[in-house]
Amino acid sequence: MQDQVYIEALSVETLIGVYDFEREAKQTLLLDLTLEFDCRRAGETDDLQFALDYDALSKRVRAWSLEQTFELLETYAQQLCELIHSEFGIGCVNLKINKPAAVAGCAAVGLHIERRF
Ligand SMILES: Nc1nc2c(c(=O)[nH]1)N=C([C@H](O)[C@@H](O)CO)CN2
Repeated sequence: MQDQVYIEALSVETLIGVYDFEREAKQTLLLDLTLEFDCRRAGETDDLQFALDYDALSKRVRAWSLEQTFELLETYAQQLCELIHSEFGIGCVNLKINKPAAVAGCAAVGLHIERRF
């Protein structure tokens, strides 16, 4: 198995949705991210510079999300995977997006994608 770094239920704010009321205010999305990353060098050296810094990545995802405006979760998901690949060098991004406020009468809806680069 490849090593993985993960972040669960990362709360981000973004302007997302197809309906008029969704174009007026940012909504919360909850992200589960699993990122393939070889952790051996970090484990051998105890040095953060050789690790995938999940704190830095979380901050970048939050800041990026604040700037975006998409209609579909699919577009948000695709663009986010491309960002994580291009800025953090991750070859495989597994992303689950939970949109808690989207549909009445259920806990959440969303999507789950994986992109290999
Ligand atoms: N597959 C998708 N279906 C829907 C989306 C979406 O992003 N992907 N979005 C909406 C609305 O924005 C919805 O979340 C508002 O309740 C509907 N279906």
